[in-house]
Amino acid sequence: MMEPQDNIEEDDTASSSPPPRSLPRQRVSLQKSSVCSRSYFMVVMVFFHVYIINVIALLLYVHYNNGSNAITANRDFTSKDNSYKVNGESDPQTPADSGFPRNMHLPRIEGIRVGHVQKVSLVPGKVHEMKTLSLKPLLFEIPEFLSEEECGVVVRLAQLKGLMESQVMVPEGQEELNQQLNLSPEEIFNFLDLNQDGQLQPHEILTHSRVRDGIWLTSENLKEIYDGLKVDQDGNGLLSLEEFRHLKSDAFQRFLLKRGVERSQLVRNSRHTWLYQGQGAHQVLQDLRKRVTRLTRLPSSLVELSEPLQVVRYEQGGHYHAHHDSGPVYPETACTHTRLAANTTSPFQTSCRYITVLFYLNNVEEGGETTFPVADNRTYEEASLIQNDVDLLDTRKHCEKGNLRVKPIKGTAVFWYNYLSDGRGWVGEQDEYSLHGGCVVTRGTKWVANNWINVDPDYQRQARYQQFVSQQQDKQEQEELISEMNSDQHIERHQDL
Ligand SMILES: O=C(O)CCC(=O)C(=O)O
Ligand SMILES: [Fe+2]
Repeated sequence: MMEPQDNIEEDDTASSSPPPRSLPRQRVSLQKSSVCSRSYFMVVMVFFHVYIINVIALLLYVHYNNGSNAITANRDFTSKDNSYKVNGESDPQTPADSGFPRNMHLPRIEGIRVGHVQKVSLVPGKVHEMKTLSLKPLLFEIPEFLSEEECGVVVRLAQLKGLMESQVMVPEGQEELNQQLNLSPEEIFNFLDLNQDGQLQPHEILTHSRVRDGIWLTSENLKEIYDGLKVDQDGNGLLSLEEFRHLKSDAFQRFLLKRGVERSQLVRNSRHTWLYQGQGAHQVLQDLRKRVTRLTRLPSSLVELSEPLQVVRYEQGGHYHAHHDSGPVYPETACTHTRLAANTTSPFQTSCRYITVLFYLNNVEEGGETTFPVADNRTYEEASLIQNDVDLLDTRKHCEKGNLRVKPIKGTAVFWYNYLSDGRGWVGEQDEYSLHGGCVVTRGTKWVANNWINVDPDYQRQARYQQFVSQQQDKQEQEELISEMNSDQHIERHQDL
């Protein structure tokens, strides 16, 4: 450290003092060159050592990384036959394998064009036909996906388990919630004013109230409320900030509750239950999940870690107004299924249902179609969905005005992607065109089941989640093994006695 400084000092004096005599000058220059070469040598040596250490560290890193990847590679997801291939035994010393290769790509089935039929092999000895129903969303129909008997088993299992109301009546305490959030009327107004034109159009109020309260307000209801609360003083059907200020945030809700809300006025009027499909479940349920894996060509680990089967029953008069099965994803949105493995808590949550597979479990006498109101529309404009005379989201009134309706036929499955691709083989933005609903059942009952495949649009979060689950499973397996060994010992000891 000192040597270069000495050199600098020498250089400085050299420039400011008279030229020295030759001998000392020679000595000085000799000294200078030896100092210089020694420091040069030291620097080179240090650099060389650091370089060697870096190279060794890099080699070790690559070696160990390849080592743990070896297991992953053994369970490589091959896009050719789109199934996991377990080629070898994993090394018991290596950390738990989540079955989640790096850079995994999600295969997406091509629709080609509406009406295109492709043959698919889902069960031994049978070929199914898969027809493209729309490209926006990417939607397919597969007749005879389930046999008559299988449909019967699923319905009976659901009945055995018991069904609950899909939607409970009006959640209360919105006023309290607003107080907690401490929002001013101006802030709430701005939040509701989607197009920011300084006025609240009926569709802005309706959309919000439907999502928040689960009550399916119609334009007529809204007029009735405005009159009842004397809120729209100029009678133009729009709410200004001034008019809005006179309202309490739960005024609509209170008005409706006083007047009474019927089941038919809810967003959803059905009952449902959940059926586990993993190991130990009824064989039909396990088979169904395997078939879904083959159909969607997704890695089995993704399908296995998704939600259980949801079985739904609509009575006569039942419906489900148009909705998206999964919401839009913003950077701060968390997925319900990977929440446990995520490092952060987020107030925004959605179920991240990449794919919906919907099964029809019976023939409905009349009504009960699944509607896709904007399928293959040229554009998607939320505001134009709710017009005064036609509300395309309303499956009790305007199902026949939607672009596409699927008739429920026992054993048929339909499936669609709720998200687009991100162009790199993973989940991208929400596909708004996947809007759909269950038309009112005008005669008879309707039984359907949903298999949702959950994928986190954040690849790393999905990978961490799978790693986390596989570690838990390993732990559980180890514990089971230990307890088995203990009981074996117990038996042996017993036998010894
Ligand atoms: O009943 C239908 O046809 C559609 C059901 C549905 O969209 C759902 O359960 O999310
Ligand atoms: Fe749905």
